[in-house]
Amino acid sequence: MAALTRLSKPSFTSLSSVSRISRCLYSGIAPEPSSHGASPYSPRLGPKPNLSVKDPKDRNVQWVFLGSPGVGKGTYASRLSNLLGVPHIATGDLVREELAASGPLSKELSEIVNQGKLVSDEIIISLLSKRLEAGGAKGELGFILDGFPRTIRQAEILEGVTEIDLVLNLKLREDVLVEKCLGRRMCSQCGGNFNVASINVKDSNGSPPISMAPLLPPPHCMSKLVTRADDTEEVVKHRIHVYNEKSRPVEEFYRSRGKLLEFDLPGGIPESWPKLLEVLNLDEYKEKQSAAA
Ligand SMILES: Nc1ncnc2c1ncn2[C@@H]1O[C@H](COP(=O)(O)OP(=O)(O)O)[C@@H](O)[C@H]1O
Repeated sequence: MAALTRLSKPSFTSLSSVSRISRCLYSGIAPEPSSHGASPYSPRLGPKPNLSVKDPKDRNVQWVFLGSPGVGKGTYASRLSNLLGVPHIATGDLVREELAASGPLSKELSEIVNQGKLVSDEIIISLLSKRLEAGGAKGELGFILDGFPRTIRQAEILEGVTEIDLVLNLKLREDVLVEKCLGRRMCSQCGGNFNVASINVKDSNGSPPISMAPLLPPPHCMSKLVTRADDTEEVVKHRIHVYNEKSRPVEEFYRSRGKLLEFDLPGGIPESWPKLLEVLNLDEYKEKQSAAA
């Protein structure tokens, strides 16, 4: 548990405090890049939020997942959220929920998302704030954020209001990312996520060969599978380009703060999940949990 203990250190701030990011954003004041190790709060953000510091025993993880579209952030963030008992909050899901609700933002959002562009920081922060506030009201502690922050500005705002313990950067070769996105399917009834792509690529340009078996749905989901509107080849390639341009710098933001843990996926879930638990020092945690069950 060494890594987990190391990562679970001080200054926990409550989930609801994160929702103050909207106030910071709407105040129109860009947070100063904070000096590493110093208090992440910048006086330029206005009055310091009244952050409630939790007793370490009440503390739960505050992790961020980074990685290109199709890398598997959702899959592994969701598994870890079940294992650790923290909410998995994917901003892409919040955007899709907003789209499905056909509210006032839907038309604007669908145009942006279907072109593979990023939603504005204002909209994404507002959706995330609402989600965090609702979770805070239910007593949620900790989080695994997936798909946020995606820009340096989002990272600075998050850093201005709460402490992130660990940023997990999932990595996979680009040709595989495209294939994986094109193979993604969701069951329109149960919401389960699957992948029909069977990946088997040789080594090329220094990248090792990689195989990933499809993650097929059970027979009763087969006829209800849908594909995301933004998972077409053209849009996926554009999303990867946008990731490289806007989100890649976020990796360096956290690397320079000593929070980035790089993880090269060695294959599909059966190969990658145990290795991921091992690098997170969670293999023991998983064994204890299954023994108690
Ligand atoms: N943090 C964010 N900032 C801006 N736009 C976002 C953010 N998170 C999600 N989105 C929007 O939602 C879309 C889907 O996000 P997501 O499900 O995370 O997809 P991906 O497979 O590209 O990682 C993105 O292409 C973008 O338009």
